[in-house]
Amino acid sequence: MEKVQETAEKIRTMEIRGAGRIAKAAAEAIRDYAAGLEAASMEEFAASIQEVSSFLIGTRPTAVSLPNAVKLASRYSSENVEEARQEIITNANLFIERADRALEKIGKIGSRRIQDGDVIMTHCNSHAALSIITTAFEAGKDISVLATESRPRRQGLLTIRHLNDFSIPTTLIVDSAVRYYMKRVDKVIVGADAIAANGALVNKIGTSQLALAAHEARKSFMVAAETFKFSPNTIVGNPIEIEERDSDEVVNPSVLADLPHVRVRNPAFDFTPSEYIDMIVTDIGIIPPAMAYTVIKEHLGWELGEI
Ligand SMILES: O=P(O)(O)OC[C@H]1O[C@H](OP(=O)(O)O)[C@H](O)[C@@H]1O
Repeated sequence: MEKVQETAEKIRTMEIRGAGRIAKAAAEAIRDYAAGLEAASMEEFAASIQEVSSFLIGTRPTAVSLPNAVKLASRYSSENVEEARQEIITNANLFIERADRALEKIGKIGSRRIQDGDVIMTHCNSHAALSIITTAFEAGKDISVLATESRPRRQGLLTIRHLNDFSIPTTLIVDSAVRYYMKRVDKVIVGADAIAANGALVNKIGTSQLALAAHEARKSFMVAAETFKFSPNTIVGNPIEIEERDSDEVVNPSVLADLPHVRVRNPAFDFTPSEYIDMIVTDIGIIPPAMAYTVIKEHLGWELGEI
């Protein structure tokens, strides 16, 4: 349980972050926990796995990749402790391999949409979006990137470092410069924390501003998302919860000490309606947002359970 707690803490504090990375870390935590779990009975085994699953899922509420990963990794059908343990180890490893392969596939598929000379705008730090950009560059396409700072956590700094490592010409801009620069952009590529059954995107706060500005300027808006970023719960009407993080991330508490009438809000994500999304690049191909329901039902193979 100690290792699970360590992983949970790293996810909570964002030492491990990015919807895909969170998912993989959770699958690894479940796998290692199951491998070392001492249980006298199947009931005990099931209760412990259930407890650890809920604990990990509770670390961050928005990225649906987290509950999807935990559910896929912790599946078992056997009523025997040893067999169930092996099933979990196998399923978790399968999930981790699938997640790695998905990033590669998204990179390959999405890079075919990138043309020589393209100026690409990206937001925050998405490994899926970066997979498309770096794959296109490595294929010899002459591209450049405009990367937003992504306040308050400034994950844009991770993005510019990554792009610099690939020698991709990159310009860092503040979030409020997005519309100002949009006329120079050919394509916007962002990642996803969750995609709802109606094709709406949930991603880092500010994403919807990029989408609006791209729509206004008639620029293409692409989302890079593994199929495990689609939200089964939204089919049965459950909304996606937007995580609100500590105000300390926005402003030093000392600034607020003598401002009793001021409060700070810090939502970590926002919604981009499907009509602003041109395509979603997934590991099973490029789809329009209207196909989100089909991905959840047919590809993710999700049971609807109790309605
Ligand atoms: O899975 P990948 O593509 O890496 O990232 C997907 C999304 O996860 C991140 O959330 P956070 O920084 O963990 O809050 C960003 O919103 C990013 O676009």
